[in-house]
Amino acid sequence: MAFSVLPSSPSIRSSISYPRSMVVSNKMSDNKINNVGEGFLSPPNKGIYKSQRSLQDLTVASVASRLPPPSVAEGHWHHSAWTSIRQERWEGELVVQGEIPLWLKGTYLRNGPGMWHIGDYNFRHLFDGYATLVKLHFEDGRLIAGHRQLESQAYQAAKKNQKICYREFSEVPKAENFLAYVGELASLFSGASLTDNANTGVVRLGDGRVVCLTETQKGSIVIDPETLETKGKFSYSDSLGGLIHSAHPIVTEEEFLTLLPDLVKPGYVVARMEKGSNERKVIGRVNCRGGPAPGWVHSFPVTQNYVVVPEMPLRYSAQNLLKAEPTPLYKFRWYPHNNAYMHVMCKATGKIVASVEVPLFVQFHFINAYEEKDEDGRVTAIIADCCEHNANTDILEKLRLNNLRSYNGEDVLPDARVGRFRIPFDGSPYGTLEAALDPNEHGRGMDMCTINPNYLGKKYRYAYACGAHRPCNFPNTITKIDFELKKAKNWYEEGTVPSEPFFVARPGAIEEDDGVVISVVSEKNGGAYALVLDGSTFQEIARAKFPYAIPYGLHGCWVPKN
Ligand SMILES: CC1=C[C@H](O/C=C(C)\C=C\C2=C(C)CCCC2(C)C)OC1=O
Ligand SMILES: CC(/C=C/C=O)=C\C=C\O
Ligand SMILES: [Fe+2]
Repeated sequence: MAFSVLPSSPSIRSSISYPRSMVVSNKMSDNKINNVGEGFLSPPNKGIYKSQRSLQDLTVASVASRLPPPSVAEGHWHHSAWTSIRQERWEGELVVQGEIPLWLKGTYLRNGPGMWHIGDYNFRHLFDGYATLVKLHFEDGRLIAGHRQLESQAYQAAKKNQKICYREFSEVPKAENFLAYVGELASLFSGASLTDNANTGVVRLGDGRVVCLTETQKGSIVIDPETLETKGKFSYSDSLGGLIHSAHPIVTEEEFLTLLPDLVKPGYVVARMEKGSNERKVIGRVNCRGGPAPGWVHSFPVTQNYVVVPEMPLRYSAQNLLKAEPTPLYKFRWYPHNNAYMHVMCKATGKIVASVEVPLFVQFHFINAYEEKDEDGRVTAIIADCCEHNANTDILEKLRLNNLRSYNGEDVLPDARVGRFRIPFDGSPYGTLEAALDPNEHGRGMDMCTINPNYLGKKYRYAYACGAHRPCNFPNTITKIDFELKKAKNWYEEGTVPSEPFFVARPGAIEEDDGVVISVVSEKNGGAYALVLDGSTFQEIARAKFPYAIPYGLHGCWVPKN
Protein backbone atom coordinates (compact mmCIF):
# COMPACT_ATOMS: atom_id res chain seq x y z
CA MET A 1 0.00 0.00 0.00
CA ALA A 2 1.47 3.35 -0.99
CA PHE A 3 0.86 6.29 1.29
CA SER A 4 0.41 9.83 0.16
CA VAL A 5 2.98 12.32 1.31
CA LEU A 6 2.27 15.66 2.85
CA PRO A 7 2.20 18.66 0.50
CA SER A 8 5.74 19.73 -0.28
CA SER A 9 7.40 23.15 -0.02
CA PRO A 10 6.40 24.52 3.31
CA SER A 11 7.42 28.10 3.83
CA ILE A 12 11.14 27.82 3.67
CA ARG A 13 13.50 29.92 5.67
CA SER A 14 17.20 29.67 6.04
CA SER A 15 19.73 31.50 8.06
CA ILE A 16 22.57 29.41 6.88
CA SER A 17 25.84 30.47 5.42
CA TYR A 18 27.95 27.84 3.77
CA PRO A 19 31.51 27.46 5.00
CA ARG A 20 33.92 27.06 2.10
CA SER A 21 34.82 23.51 2.96
CA MET A 22 31.24 22.41 2.51
CA VAL A 23 31.01 23.55 -1.07
CA VAL A 24 32.45 20.61 -2.88
CA SER A 25 32.77 19.83 -6.52
CA ASN A 26 30.02 17.75 -7.99
CA LYS A 27 31.99 16.56 -10.98
CA MET A 28 32.40 12.82 -11.48
CA SER A 29 36.00 13.27 -12.57
CA ASP A 30 37.15 14.74 -9.27
CA ASN A 31 38.98 12.32 -7.04
CA LYS A 32 37.31 13.92 -4.05
CA ILE A 33 34.46 13.09 -1.79
CA ASN A 34 31.39 13.34 -3.92
CA ASN A 35 28.36 13.08 -1.75
CA VAL A 36 26.14 15.04 -4.11
CA GLY A 37 23.99 15.83 -1.14
CA GLU A 38 21.18 18.15 -2.25
CA GLY A 39 21.19 19.75 1.16
CA PHE A 40 24.87 20.51 1.07
CA LEU A 41 25.06 21.63 -2.51
CA SER A 42 21.89 23.60 -2.97
CA PRO A 43 22.15 27.36 -2.64
CA PRO A 44 21.14 28.79 0.71
CA ASN A 45 17.72 29.93 -0.50
CA LYS A 46 16.90 26.32 -1.30
CA GLY A 47 17.82 25.24 2.22
CA ILE A 48 15.20 23.99 4.57
CA TYR A 49 16.64 25.02 7.92
CA LYS A 50 14.43 26.90 10.26
CA SER A 51 17.31 28.14 12.27
CA GLN A 52 20.86 27.13 12.81
CA ARG A 53 22.03 26.48 16.34
CA SER A 54 25.55 25.42 15.68
CA LEU A 55 26.83 24.38 12.34
CA GLN A 56 30.25 22.91 12.87
CA ASP A 57 32.67 23.32 10.04
CA LEU A 58 34.35 20.02 10.69
CA THR A 59 34.70 18.21 7.44
CA VAL A 60 35.51 14.52 7.98
CA ALA A 61 39.28 14.27 7.82
CA SER A 62 40.74 13.66 4.37
CA VAL A 63 37.65 12.20 2.93
CA ALA A 64 38.82 11.85 -0.63
CA SER A 65 36.92 8.84 -1.87
CA ARG A 66 37.51 6.76 -4.95
CA LEU A 67 34.66 7.36 -7.32
CA PRO A 68 32.47 4.61 -8.76
CA PRO A 69 33.17 3.36 -12.26
CA PRO A 70 31.11 5.36 -14.82
CA SER A 71 29.15 2.26 -15.85
CA VAL A 72 27.36 2.14 -12.52
CA ALA A 73 27.22 5.83 -11.82
CA GLU A 74 23.55 5.88 -12.80
CA GLY A 75 22.65 3.32 -10.14
CA HIS A 76 22.48 4.00 -6.42
CA TRP A 77 26.04 5.27 -6.09
CA HIS A 78 24.72 8.55 -4.90
CA HIS A 79 21.95 7.25 -2.76
CA SER A 80 22.39 9.00 0.57
CA ALA A 81 21.79 5.68 2.32
CA TRP A 82 25.14 4.33 1.09
CA THR A 83 27.16 7.55 0.98
CA SER A 84 29.54 8.46 3.77
CA ILE A 85 28.54 11.33 6.01
CA ARG A 86 30.66 14.34 5.09
CA GLN A 87 30.98 16.27 8.30
CA GLU A 88 32.06 15.24 11.77
CA ARG A 89 29.00 16.88 13.29
CA TRP A 90 26.05 19.16 12.77
CA GLU A 91 23.11 20.36 14.79
CA GLY A 92 20.15 22.54 13.88
CA GLU A 93 16.40 22.93 14.02
CA LEU A 94 14.42 21.43 11.15
CA VAL A 95 11.23 22.79 9.63
CA VAL A 96 8.41 20.40 10.48
CA GLN A 97 5.74 19.63 7.91
CA GLY A 98 2.63 18.30 9.61
CA GLU A 99 2.36 18.12 13.37
CA ILE A 100 4.53 16.51 15.99
CA PRO A 101 2.35 15.55 18.98
CA LEU A 102 3.00 17.82 21.96
CA TRP A 103 3.35 14.81 24.26
CA LEU A 104 6.43 13.64 22.33
CA LYS A 105 9.24 14.96 24.55
CA GLY A 106 12.67 13.45 24.36
CA THR A 107 15.47 12.39 22.06
CA TYR A 108 15.54 9.57 19.58
CA LEU A 109 19.16 8.44 19.11
CA ARG A 110 20.23 6.25 16.21
CA ASN A 111 23.58 4.60 15.65
CA GLY A 112 24.95 3.14 12.43
CA PRO A 113 27.98 2.75 10.19
CA GLY A 114 27.86 6.13 8.42
CA MET A 115 31.45 6.56 7.17
CA TRP A 116 32.70 3.93 4.74
CA HIS A 117 36.12 5.08 3.61
CA ILE A 118 39.39 6.36 4.91
CA GLY A 119 41.71 8.32 2.68
CA ASP A 120 41.07 6.99 -0.80
CA TYR A 121 40.24 3.49 0.43
CA ASN A 122 36.58 2.43 0.22
CA PHE A 123 35.28 -0.17 2.65
CA ARG A 124 33.52 -3.22 1.32
CA HIS A 125 30.67 -4.01 3.65
CA LEU A 126 27.80 -2.02 5.12
CA PHE A 127 28.82 -3.17 8.62
CA ASP A 128 32.40 -1.88 8.26
CA GLY A 129 31.56 1.83 8.47
CA TYR A 130 32.69 4.07 11.32
CA ALA A 131 29.86 4.90 13.69
CA THR A 132 27.68 7.93 13.04
CA LEU A 133 25.19 8.96 15.70
CA VAL A 134 22.02 10.76 14.66
CA LYS A 135 19.70 12.54 17.09
CA LEU A 136 16.16 13.83 16.80
CA HIS A 137 15.14 15.90 19.80
CA PHE A 138 11.38 16.47 20.00
CA GLU A 139 9.92 19.14 22.25
CA ASP A 140 6.87 21.41 22.05
CA GLY A 141 6.19 20.20 18.51
CA ARG A 142 9.64 21.27 17.40
CA LEU A 143 12.54 19.15 16.19
CA ILE A 144 16.26 19.76 16.80
CA ALA A 145 18.32 17.30 14.79
CA GLY A 146 21.98 16.52 14.38
CA HIS A 147 24.67 13.95 13.97
CA ARG A 148 28.19 13.32 15.25
CA GLN A 149 30.91 10.78 14.55
CA LEU A 150 31.72 8.45 17.43
CA GLU A 151 35.35 8.92 18.50
CA SER A 152 36.25 5.26 18.92
CA GLN A 153 39.95 4.33 19.08
CA ALA A 154 39.48 2.65 15.68
CA TYR A 155 38.11 5.83 14.08
CA GLN A 156 40.69 8.09 15.68
CA ALA A 157 43.54 5.81 14.60
CA ALA A 158 42.18 5.59 11.05
CA LYS A 159 41.97 9.39 10.79
CA LYS A 160 45.45 9.84 12.18
CA ASN A 161 47.18 7.17 10.12
CA GLN A 162 44.92 7.38 7.07
CA LYS A 163 44.44 3.63 7.08
CA ILE A 164 42.41 0.97 8.83
CA CYS A 165 44.20 0.06 12.05
CA TYR A 166 41.79 -2.44 13.65
CA ARG A 167 39.82 -5.47 12.45
CA GLU A 168 36.35 -4.39 11.41
CA PHE A 169 33.44 -6.60 10.32
CA SER A 170 35.10 -7.47 7.00
CA GLU A 171 38.05 -5.10 6.72
CA VAL A 172 41.40 -6.03 8.19
CA PRO A 173 44.47 -3.79 8.53
CA LYS A 174 46.93 -4.56 5.78
CA ALA A 175 50.01 -6.26 7.23
CA GLU A 176 53.14 -4.41 6.14
CA ASN A 177 55.17 -7.59 6.09
CA PHE A 178 55.06 -11.16 7.36
CA LEU A 179 56.46 -10.31 10.79
CA ALA A 180 53.92 -7.62 11.22
CA TYR A 181 51.29 -10.20 10.32
CA VAL A 182 52.54 -12.55 13.03
CA GLY A 183 52.24 -9.66 15.44
CA GLU A 184 48.77 -9.06 14.08
CA LEU A 185 47.82 -12.65 14.80
CA ALA A 186 49.10 -12.38 18.35
CA SER A 187 47.12 -9.22 18.88
CA LEU A 188 44.06 -10.94 17.48
CA PHE A 189 44.21 -13.60 20.19
CA SER A 190 44.57 -10.96 22.86
CA GLY A 191 41.79 -8.92 21.27
CA ALA A 192 44.06 -5.92 20.80
CA SER A 193 43.52 -5.80 17.04
CA LEU A 194 39.73 -6.04 17.23
CA THR A 195 37.78 -2.87 16.58
CA ASP A 196 35.94 -0.80 19.17
CA ASN A 197 33.96 0.90 16.39
CA ALA A 198 30.59 0.77 18.18
CA ASN A 199 28.47 1.19 15.04
CA THR A 200 25.55 -1.13 15.67
CA GLY A 201 23.26 0.14 18.40
CA VAL A 202 22.82 2.62 21.19
CA VAL A 203 21.05 1.87 24.48
CA ARG A 204 19.97 3.90 27.49
CA LEU A 205 20.72 2.06 30.72
CA GLY A 206 18.35 2.29 33.66
CA ASP A 207 20.73 4.72 35.43
CA GLY A 208 20.62 7.10 32.44
CA ARG A 209 24.01 6.29 30.92
CA VAL A 210 23.86 5.99 27.14
CA VAL A 211 26.11 3.35 25.56
CA CYS A 212 26.96 2.60 21.92
CA LEU A 213 27.51 -1.07 21.15
CA THR A 214 28.78 -3.53 18.58
CA GLU A 215 29.87 -7.17 18.50
CA THR A 216 33.12 -6.59 20.39
CA GLN A 217 32.98 -6.04 24.16
CA LYS A 218 35.63 -3.32 23.90
CA GLY A 219 33.24 -1.52 21.54
CA SER A 220 30.99 -0.41 24.41
CA ILE A 221 31.30 3.36 24.47
CA VAL A 222 29.50 5.94 26.59
CA ILE A 223 28.17 9.07 24.90
CA ASP A 224 26.43 12.24 25.96
CA PRO A 225 22.88 11.95 24.58
CA GLU A 226 22.55 15.70 24.18
CA THR A 227 25.82 16.68 22.49
CA LEU A 228 26.56 13.17 21.13
CA GLU A 229 30.08 13.63 22.46
CA THR A 230 32.11 10.48 23.10
CA LYS A 231 32.70 10.28 26.85
CA GLY A 232 34.82 7.12 27.06
CA LYS A 233 34.79 3.37 27.28
CA PHE A 234 32.12 1.55 29.21
CA SER A 235 34.34 -0.93 31.01
CA TYR A 236 32.89 -4.07 32.48
CA SER A 237 34.28 -4.41 35.99
CA ASP A 238 33.76 -8.19 36.19
CA SER A 239 36.17 -10.87 35.08
CA LEU A 240 33.90 -12.68 32.64
CA GLY A 241 36.47 -12.21 29.90
CA GLY A 242 35.88 -13.07 26.27
CA LEU A 243 36.14 -10.65 23.40
CA ILE A 244 32.71 -10.65 21.84
CA HIS A 245 29.11 -10.46 22.95
CA SER A 246 25.64 -10.05 21.53
CA ALA A 247 25.36 -6.62 19.91
CA HIS A 248 21.77 -6.47 21.19
CA PRO A 249 21.59 -6.82 24.96
CA ILE A 250 18.11 -6.71 26.46
CA VAL A 251 17.98 -3.40 28.30
CA THR A 252 15.22 -2.37 30.70
CA GLU A 253 14.96 0.20 33.49
CA GLU A 254 16.22 -2.46 35.93
CA GLU A 255 18.78 -4.56 34.08
CA PHE A 256 20.98 -5.38 31.10
CA LEU A 257 20.97 -9.01 29.93
CA THR A 258 23.67 -10.21 27.58
CA LEU A 259 25.01 -13.34 25.88
CA LEU A 260 28.72 -14.07 25.67
CA PRO A 261 29.60 -16.75 23.12
CA ASP A 262 32.36 -19.12 24.23
CA LEU A 263 34.48 -20.11 21.22
CA VAL A 264 36.85 -22.29 23.23
CA LYS A 265 34.30 -24.58 24.86
CA PRO A 266 31.41 -24.00 22.42
CA GLY A 267 28.52 -22.49 24.29
CA TYR A 268 27.08 -19.26 25.63
CA VAL A 269 27.22 -17.52 28.99
CA VAL A 270 24.07 -15.65 29.96
CA ALA A 271 24.86 -12.67 32.19
CA ARG A 272 23.00 -9.89 33.93
CA MET A 273 24.13 -6.41 34.95
CA GLU A 274 22.02 -4.49 37.42
CA LYS A 275 21.03 -0.88 36.95
CA GLY A 276 23.84 1.41 38.10
CA SER A 277 26.50 -1.30 37.96
CA ASN A 278 29.33 -2.15 35.52
CA GLU A 279 29.55 -5.71 36.78
CA ARG A 280 27.92 -8.54 34.87
CA LYS A 281 27.00 -11.60 36.90
CA VAL A 282 26.56 -15.03 35.36
CA ILE A 283 23.01 -16.38 35.31
CA GLY A 284 23.94 -19.66 33.63
CA ARG A 285 25.57 -21.39 30.72
CA VAL A 286 24.35 -23.22 27.64
CA ASN A 287 26.55 -25.78 25.93
CA CYS A 288 26.21 -26.03 22.17
CA ARG A 289 24.58 -29.16 20.81
CA GLY A 290 25.96 -28.66 17.32
CA GLY A 291 29.48 -27.56 16.55
CA PRO A 292 32.22 -26.77 16.00
CA ALA A 293 31.54 -23.29 17.37
CA PRO A 294 28.59 -21.35 18.79
CA GLY A 295 26.09 -19.86 16.36
CA TRP A 296 26.30 -16.10 15.76
CA VAL A 297 24.24 -14.36 18.45
CA HIS A 298 23.72 -10.86 17.10
CA SER A 299 20.52 -10.80 19.15
CA PHE A 300 18.40 -13.03 21.39
CA PRO A 301 14.91 -12.81 22.92
CA VAL A 302 13.59 -13.00 26.47
CA THR A 303 10.23 -13.66 28.06
CA GLN A 304 9.22 -12.51 31.54
CA ASN A 305 10.86 -15.54 33.17
CA TYR A 306 13.20 -17.02 30.57
CA VAL A 307 16.16 -16.19 28.36
CA VAL A 308 16.04 -17.84 24.94
CA VAL A 309 19.44 -18.81 23.52
CA PRO A 310 19.44 -19.47 19.78
CA GLU A 311 21.99 -21.83 18.26
CA MET A 312 21.94 -20.80 14.60
CA PRO A 313 23.70 -22.92 11.94
CA LEU A 314 25.62 -19.79 10.90
CA ARG A 315 28.46 -20.21 13.40
CA TYR A 316 31.48 -18.15 14.38
CA SER A 317 34.59 -19.44 12.62
CA ALA A 318 37.98 -19.08 14.29
CA GLN A 319 39.60 -19.85 10.91
CA ASN A 320 37.75 -17.07 9.15
CA LEU A 321 38.51 -14.72 12.00
CA LEU A 322 42.20 -15.15 11.25
CA LYS A 323 41.94 -14.57 7.50
CA ALA A 324 43.35 -11.39 6.06
CA GLU A 325 40.77 -11.22 3.24
CA PRO A 326 37.02 -11.49 3.73
CA THR A 327 35.51 -14.93 3.08
CA PRO A 328 32.02 -15.26 1.52
CA LEU A 329 30.49 -15.51 4.99
CA TYR A 330 32.96 -13.17 6.68
CA LYS A 331 33.71 -14.34 10.23
CA PHE A 332 31.16 -17.13 10.01
CA ARG A 333 30.52 -20.56 8.46
CA TRP A 334 27.31 -22.32 7.56
CA TYR A 335 26.92 -25.79 9.14
CA PRO A 336 23.58 -27.19 7.97
CA HIS A 337 24.52 -30.74 8.98
CA ASN A 338 25.14 -29.77 12.59
CA ASN A 339 21.52 -28.66 12.92
CA ALA A 340 19.90 -25.71 14.64
CA TYR A 341 18.70 -25.50 18.21
CA MET A 342 16.83 -23.27 20.62
CA HIS A 343 17.60 -23.39 24.33
CA VAL A 344 15.55 -21.87 27.14
CA MET A 345 17.13 -20.80 30.43
CA CYS A 346 15.23 -19.87 33.56
CA LYS A 347 16.25 -16.34 34.50
CA ALA A 348 15.94 -16.96 38.23
CA THR A 349 17.90 -20.24 38.45
CA GLY A 350 20.07 -20.40 35.31
CA LYS A 351 18.71 -23.90 34.64
CA ILE A 352 18.03 -25.05 31.08
CA VAL A 353 14.32 -25.88 31.03
CA ALA A 354 14.01 -26.73 27.33
CA SER A 355 16.41 -27.44 24.49
CA VAL A 356 14.98 -28.44 21.13
CA GLU A 357 16.14 -28.98 17.59
CA VAL A 358 14.47 -26.59 15.16
CA PRO A 359 14.45 -26.19 11.37
CA LEU A 360 17.51 -24.41 9.96
CA PHE A 361 17.29 -20.64 10.18
CA VAL A 362 19.17 -17.40 9.48
CA GLN A 363 18.40 -14.27 11.46
CA PHE A 364 20.10 -11.14 12.73
CA HIS A 365 17.18 -9.94 14.83
CA PHE A 366 14.71 -11.41 17.24
CA ILE A 367 11.54 -9.36 17.53
CA ASN A 368 10.07 -10.55 20.85
CA ALA A 369 9.13 -13.69 22.76
CA TYR A 370 6.47 -14.69 25.27
CA GLU A 371 5.23 -17.59 27.36
CA GLU A 372 2.30 -19.62 26.05
CA LYS A 373 0.14 -20.81 28.96
CA ASP A 374 -2.64 -23.36 29.46
CA GLU A 375 -5.89 -22.61 31.25
CA ASP A 376 -4.24 -23.29 34.63
CA GLY A 377 -1.54 -20.72 33.92
CA ARG A 378 1.19 -23.32 33.37
CA VAL A 379 3.76 -22.49 30.71
CA THR A 380 3.34 -24.91 27.79
CA ALA A 381 5.79 -23.34 25.34
CA ILE A 382 7.83 -20.30 24.43
CA ILE A 383 6.90 -18.36 21.30
CA ALA A 384 9.87 -16.47 19.82
CA ASP A 385 9.62 -14.30 16.69
CA CYS A 386 12.46 -13.18 14.46
CA CYS A 387 13.21 -11.67 11.06
CA GLU A 388 14.10 -14.89 9.30
CA HIS A 389 15.92 -15.05 5.97
CA ASN A 390 14.53 -18.43 4.84
CA ALA A 391 17.66 -20.22 6.09
CA ASN A 392 19.61 -18.47 3.34
CA THR A 393 22.88 -16.68 4.13
CA ASP A 394 22.87 -14.67 0.84
CA ILE A 395 21.70 -11.59 2.73
CA LEU A 396 25.22 -11.07 4.13
CA GLU A 397 26.59 -10.78 0.61
CA LYS A 398 23.76 -8.48 -0.51
CA LEU A 399 24.82 -6.05 2.20
CA ARG A 400 28.16 -5.41 0.49
CA LEU A 401 28.37 -1.75 -0.43
CA ASN A 402 29.05 -2.51 -4.11
CA ASN A 403 25.77 -4.41 -4.29
CA LEU A 404 23.82 -1.74 -2.44
CA ARG A 405 25.27 1.06 -4.58
CA SER A 406 24.94 -0.56 -7.98
CA TYR A 407 21.20 -1.21 -7.88
CA ASN A 408 19.83 -1.33 -11.42
CA GLY A 409 16.15 -1.98 -10.87
CA GLU A 410 16.39 -5.75 -10.63
CA ASP A 411 14.58 -7.48 -7.80
CA VAL A 412 17.54 -8.93 -5.93
CA LEU A 413 16.61 -8.76 -2.24
CA PRO A 414 16.35 -12.35 -0.96
CA ASP A 415 12.98 -13.26 0.55
CA ALA A 416 12.52 -13.01 4.31
CA ARG A 417 9.64 -13.60 6.70
CA VAL A 418 8.55 -13.23 10.29
CA GLY A 419 9.75 -16.57 11.62
CA ARG A 420 7.80 -17.80 14.64
CA PHE A 421 9.47 -20.46 16.76
CA ARG A 422 7.44 -22.59 19.14
CA ILE A 423 9.60 -24.22 21.80
CA PRO A 424 7.46 -26.80 23.64
CA PHE A 425 7.90 -27.39 27.38
CA ASP A 426 6.58 -30.98 27.29
CA GLY A 427 9.99 -32.56 26.80
CA SER A 428 9.58 -33.19 23.08
CA PRO A 429 12.87 -32.95 21.17
CA TYR A 430 11.69 -30.68 18.36
CA GLY A 431 10.44 -27.15 18.10
CA THR A 432 8.71 -25.62 15.09
CA LEU A 433 9.44 -22.60 12.90
CA GLU A 434 6.78 -21.14 10.63
CA ALA A 435 5.91 -17.82 9.02
CA ALA A 436 3.72 -15.84 11.43
CA LEU A 437 1.89 -14.27 8.48
CA ASP A 438 1.98 -14.49 4.68
CA PRO A 439 5.31 -12.83 3.76
CA ASN A 440 3.61 -11.22 0.74
CA GLU A 441 1.91 -8.94 3.28
CA HIS A 442 5.29 -7.18 3.64
CA GLY A 443 6.74 -7.78 0.17
CA ARG A 444 8.83 -10.76 1.33
CA GLY A 445 11.34 -8.40 2.91
CA MET A 446 11.75 -8.36 6.69
CA ASP A 447 14.38 -6.97 9.05
CA MET A 448 15.17 -4.14 11.46
CA CYS A 449 12.32 -4.74 13.87
CA THR A 450 11.04 -3.05 17.02
CA ILE A 451 8.02 -3.32 19.30
CA ASN A 452 6.29 -1.22 21.92
CA PRO A 453 8.92 -1.72 24.70
CA ASN A 454 6.16 -2.12 27.32
CA TYR A 455 5.40 -5.47 25.68
CA LEU A 456 8.93 -6.88 25.96
CA GLY A 457 8.72 -10.57 26.86
CA LYS A 458 4.91 -10.47 26.93
CA LYS A 459 2.19 -11.57 24.53
CA TYR A 460 2.01 -8.81 21.95
CA ARG A 461 0.09 -7.96 18.85
CA TYR A 462 2.20 -5.51 16.82
CA ALA A 463 5.73 -5.32 15.46
CA TYR A 464 7.31 -2.58 13.32
CA ALA A 465 10.04 -3.42 10.81
CA CYS A 466 11.35 -2.75 7.32
CA GLY A 467 9.70 -4.73 4.55
CA ALA A 468 10.02 -4.65 0.77
CA HIS A 469 8.26 -2.86 -2.07
CA ARG A 470 9.62 -4.85 -5.01
CA PRO A 471 11.63 -4.68 -7.13
CA CYS A 472 14.36 -3.67 -4.69
CA ASN A 473 17.82 -4.60 -3.43
CA PHE A 474 17.24 -3.59 0.20
CA PRO A 475 14.25 -3.35 2.55
CA ASN A 476 12.53 -0.09 1.56
CA THR A 477 9.23 0.08 3.43
CA ILE A 478 8.20 0.62 7.02
CA THR A 479 5.78 -2.07 7.91
CA LYS A 480 3.44 -2.62 10.84
CA ILE A 481 2.71 -6.28 11.46
CA ASP A 482 -0.56 -7.22 13.12
CA PHE A 483 -0.11 -10.77 14.46
CA GLU A 484 -3.78 -11.07 15.37
CA LEU A 485 -5.17 -10.23 11.93
CA LYS A 486 -2.04 -11.61 10.17
CA LYS A 487 -1.91 -8.42 8.13
CA ALA A 488 0.65 -5.68 7.50
CA LYS A 489 0.33 -1.95 6.81
CA ASN A 490 3.18 -0.63 4.69
CA TRP A 491 4.61 2.89 4.33
CA TYR A 492 6.57 3.38 1.11
CA GLU A 493 8.00 6.31 -0.82
CA GLU A 494 9.74 5.68 -4.13
CA GLY A 495 13.54 5.89 -4.05
CA THR A 496 13.85 6.09 -0.28
CA VAL A 497 15.54 3.83 2.26
CA PRO A 498 13.97 4.15 5.72
CA SER A 499 15.91 3.01 8.75
CA GLU A 500 14.55 0.84 11.54
CA PRO A 501 11.18 2.14 12.74
CA PHE A 502 11.18 3.09 16.43
CA PHE A 503 7.98 3.06 18.52
CA VAL A 504 7.36 5.61 21.27
CA ALA A 505 4.23 5.00 23.36
CA ARG A 506 1.97 7.93 24.22
CA PRO A 507 2.06 8.54 27.98
CA GLY A 508 -1.06 6.99 29.47
CA ALA A 509 -1.78 4.85 26.41
CA ILE A 510 -3.94 1.76 26.85
CA GLU A 511 -3.74 0.35 23.33
CA GLU A 512 -0.46 -1.31 22.33
CA ASP A 513 -0.16 0.77 19.14
CA ASP A 514 -1.11 4.13 20.70
CA GLY A 515 2.01 6.16 20.00
CA VAL A 516 4.25 7.20 17.15
CA VAL A 517 6.73 5.44 14.92
CA ILE A 518 9.91 7.36 14.10
CA SER A 519 12.32 6.67 11.26
CA VAL A 520 15.15 8.50 9.51
CA VAL A 521 14.68 8.19 5.77
CA SER A 522 17.55 8.46 3.25
CA GLU A 523 16.63 9.72 -0.22
CA LYS A 524 18.12 8.77 -3.54
CA ASN A 525 19.43 12.15 -4.62
CA GLY A 526 21.25 13.23 -1.54
CA GLY A 527 18.48 14.16 0.86
CA ALA A 528 17.13 12.73 4.09
CA TYR A 529 14.24 13.39 6.42
CA ALA A 530 12.92 12.49 9.82
CA LEU A 531 9.54 10.81 9.58
CA VAL A 532 6.82 10.41 12.21
CA LEU A 533 3.95 7.99 11.62
CA ASP A 534 0.88 7.51 13.76
CA GLY A 535 1.33 4.12 15.46
CA SER A 536 -2.30 3.18 15.11
CA THR A 537 -3.31 4.36 11.62
CA PHE A 538 0.26 4.18 10.28
CA GLN A 539 -0.38 7.42 8.41
CA GLU A 540 2.32 10.05 8.21
CA ILE A 541 1.79 12.82 10.74
CA ALA A 542 5.02 14.78 10.34
CA ARG A 543 8.28 14.94 8.44
CA ALA A 544 11.26 17.28 8.60
CA LYS A 545 13.95 17.47 5.97
CA PHE A 546 17.64 17.48 6.90
CA PRO A 547 19.78 20.04 5.09
CA TYR A 548 22.15 17.30 3.98
CA ALA A 549 22.34 13.58 3.29
CA ILE A 550 22.02 11.23 6.25
CA PRO A 551 23.23 7.71 5.46
CA TYR A 552 21.44 4.51 6.42
CA GLY A 553 21.66 3.60 10.10
CA LEU A 554 20.92 0.62 12.28
CA HIS A 555 19.46 0.70 15.78
CA GLY A 556 18.23 3.39 18.13
CA CYS A 557 16.86 4.20 21.57
CA TRP A 558 14.72 6.80 23.30
CA VAL A 559 15.96 9.20 25.95
CA PRO A 560 12.91 10.74 27.61
CA LYS A 561 13.01 14.39 28.60
CA ASN A 562 12.95 14.61 32.39
C1 LIG B 1 24.94 -7.21 12.02
C2 LIG B 1 26.15 -6.45 12.36
C3 LIG B 1 27.36 -6.87 12.48
C4 LIG B 1 28.23 -5.78 12.83
O1 LIG B 1 29.36 -6.14 13.26
C5 LIG B 1 30.49 -5.43 13.47
C6 LIG B 1 31.61 -6.03 13.85
C7 LIG B 1 32.77 -5.20 14.14
C8 LIG B 1 31.68 -7.46 14.01
C9 LIG B 1 32.75 -8.13 14.32
C10 LIG B 1 32.85 -9.55 14.55
C11 LIG B 1 31.89 -10.51 14.28
C12 LIG B 1 30.60 -10.23 13.63
C13 LIG B 1 32.09 -11.92 14.60
C14 LIG B 1 33.19 -12.21 15.51
C15 LIG B 1 34.34 -11.39 15.25
C16 LIG B 1 34.13 -9.91 15.20
C17 LIG B 1 35.28 -9.36 14.42
C18 LIG B 1 34.15 -9.37 16.59
O2 LIG B 1 27.48 -4.68 12.89
C19 LIG B 1 26.22 -5.08 12.60
O3 LIG B 1 25.25 -4.37 12.57
C1 LIG C 1 20.56 -4.10 7.87
C2 LIG C 1 20.37 -5.50 8.29
C3 LIG C 1 19.64 -6.39 7.48
C4 LIG C 1 18.95 -6.09 6.41
C5 LIG C 1 18.33 -7.17 5.74
O1 LIG C 1 17.47 -7.23 4.96
C6 LIG C 1 20.87 -5.99 9.42
C7 LIG C 1 21.51 -5.21 10.42
C8 LIG C 1 22.08 -5.74 11.51
O2 LIG C 1 22.30 -5.06 12.62
FE1 LIG D 1 21.30 -5.47 14.74
